[in-house]
Amino acid sequence: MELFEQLSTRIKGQGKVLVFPEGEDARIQGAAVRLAASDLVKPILLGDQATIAATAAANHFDLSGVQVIDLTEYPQDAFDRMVNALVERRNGKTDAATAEKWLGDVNYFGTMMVYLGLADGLVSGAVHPTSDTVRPALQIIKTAQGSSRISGAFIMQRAEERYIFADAAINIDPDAATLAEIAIQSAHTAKTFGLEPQVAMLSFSTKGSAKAPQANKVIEATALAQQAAPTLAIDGELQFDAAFSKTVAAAKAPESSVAGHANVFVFPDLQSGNIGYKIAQRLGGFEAIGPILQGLAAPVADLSRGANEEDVYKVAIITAAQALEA
Ligand SMILES: CC(C)(COP(=O)(O)OP(=O)(O)OC[C@H]1O[C@@H](n2cnc3c(N)ncnc32)[C@H](O)[C@@H]1OP(=O)(O)O)[C@@H](O)C(=O)NCCC(=O)NCCS
Ligand SMILES: CC(=O)OP(=O)(O)O
Repeated sequence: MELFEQLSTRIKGQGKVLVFPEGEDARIQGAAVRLAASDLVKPILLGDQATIAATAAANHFDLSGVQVIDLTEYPQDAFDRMVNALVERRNGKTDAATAEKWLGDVNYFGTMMVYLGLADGLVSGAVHPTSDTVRPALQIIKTAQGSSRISGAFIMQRAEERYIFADAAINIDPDAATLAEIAIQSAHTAKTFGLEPQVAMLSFSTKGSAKAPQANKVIEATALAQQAAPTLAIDGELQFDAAFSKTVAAAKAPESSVAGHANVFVFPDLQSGNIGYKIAQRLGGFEAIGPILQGLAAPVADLSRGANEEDVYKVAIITAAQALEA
């Protein structure tokens, strides 16, 4: 069975509630209507009631199975409770005035809904940049037990091929320890989505072919990841061709157990990760599903602003599946 059929079967009828802060957007509405109609998710759209209704009418969407929350009409006592809960959660870092201001923003409001258990997960980022989507989750939901950082992975799919690319979304210049954590998180993500992980720690160097601090960081990260997760197949440093192609692996890294058949690609920094996934998507014809945020205590998905309705639909299915596992 294809990945999304499997995930859809898993979440169907489970009543997982997802909040979509960008409820005024037609791509979000189209996906929400489909998710509700097929009983995969109970969607909540945030936004201005009139704008949401106008967008739905213009696109002939029937929003009858979808809950809409207009922040300006949210009951004052419930809003005040949310402000207090946010101040308490921030533990001295955020005062009531700031919390009140934050909660006027749909991403903060939606994130608090997840934190308070009013929703099981959040899907945003079709309109907002990653920083605005993710920051509330970092500040409020925070990392899961056992994780010190979050990171962002993509499932890259083309026909029967499926790979994980990470970190393509969050950590701008990770140090070796962070890179090791990203590798382990990505291996777990691969398992969740049906892959037996073979993790390649990518570089411009293969097994010492280049000498540079950037390559040394990847060598150190590989050692740390192998130490922390000795049962996982993780190797580096590898160039992409050595990680991917059996022929090149035989020439460049004949001793490596991962080279030549890697399916989880860990990029050394965000420049390479974000550029790399977009090249595979736009030139290579891969569908890029994500970024899936790894290491958060509750599921939050940050879409690309280039996402279409189908991307929103699929990312929501993944987020609901993560919520089911949580
Ligand atoms: C993710 C990102 C927004 C966080 O940046 P930031 O808000 O400036 O981060 P700050 O250092 O101010 O930290 C804010 C909070 O998030 C936490 N945080 C930041 N990065 C984190 C990470 N990777 N994992 C876990 N927590 C993190 C901090 O600990 C802090 O928590 P606190 O307020 O409770 O103390 C930033 O790293 C970023 O912009 N990354 C690139 C995103 C991007 O543009 N990607 C490309 C498109 S997908
Ligand atoms: C993941 C990503 O690159 O997001 P955006 O395209 O919105 O910057």
